[in-house]
Amino acid sequence: MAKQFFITGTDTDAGKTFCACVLAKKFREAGLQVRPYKPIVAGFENGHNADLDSHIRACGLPLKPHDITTFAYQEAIAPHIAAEHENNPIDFKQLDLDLHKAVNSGADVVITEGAGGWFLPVSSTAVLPQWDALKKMEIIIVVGMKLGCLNHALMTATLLDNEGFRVVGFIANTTGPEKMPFYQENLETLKQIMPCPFIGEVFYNEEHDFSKASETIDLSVINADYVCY
Ligand SMILES: Nc1ncnc2c1ncn2[C@@H]1O[C@H](COP(=O)(O)OP(=O)(O)OP(=O)(O)O)[C@@H](O)[C@H]1O
Ligand SMILES: C[C@H](N)[C@H](N)CCCCCC(=O)O
Ligand SMILES: [Mg+2]
Repeated sequence: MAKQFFITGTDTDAGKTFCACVLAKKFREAGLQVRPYKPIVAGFENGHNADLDSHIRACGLPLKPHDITTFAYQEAIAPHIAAEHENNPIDFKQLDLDLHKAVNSGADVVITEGAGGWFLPVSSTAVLPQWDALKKMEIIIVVGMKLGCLNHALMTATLLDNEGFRVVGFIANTTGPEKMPFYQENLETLKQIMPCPFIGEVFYNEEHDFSKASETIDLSVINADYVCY
């Protein structure tokens, strides 16, 4: 059975997909097969969604976009609103079925990516963290390095800790060509205040190509089981 990671972030556009793809590349370089899963996705252009396309490229498996998602909405808006527009309500049981397929697909690692930040509404009364499956996943927080990220990162990590989720670390990701002012000081602050280990940095790649991005990700921080063999 695959080891399961869940990628959350400090916000939408923090770089969850980009960093998940960088992680997939690192796992594959270590000889592991990676299966991506994006349970809920919103925003298609000409039949394509960038997150799904990136995940498929990163894992190198012959998968189609709809093999790796369950609730796919056309409009790039909050998914629960799209769900209402498109009359296709999000249902955790459906997520369980598709996650189960991914976990039992023969892959060593399943990387599930959330949408938006941690508290993604999935209806007017529920949020994604109420999906029980998340309790079995090792959670990685992608911090989009910009002014305001300290609060968002600390809120996310503290909340998850308090709710009994297994946060295994955070990644510091730079999404734009300019590093935030006082980047190094902010990173040091994160290392000091976050209640979880630092996995590494992902730097901005001007081609927006995760396969060429430079990074300092240390898989041994999150991957202790696998380092053994
Ligand atoms: N390190 C990076 N270098 C270059 N581009 C990046 C980097 N990180 C993120 N980006 C770009 O920033 C945008 C947002 O990143 P990404 O799609 O990974 O965010 P996300 O957190 O997955 O958002 P969502 O909530 O929509 O899933 C994308 O265009 C992506 O290519
Ligand atoms: C469409 C977009 N790219 C994301 N996939 C969805 C972001 C949802 C954010 C919901 C919110 O917290 O306001
Ligand atoms: Mg994404």
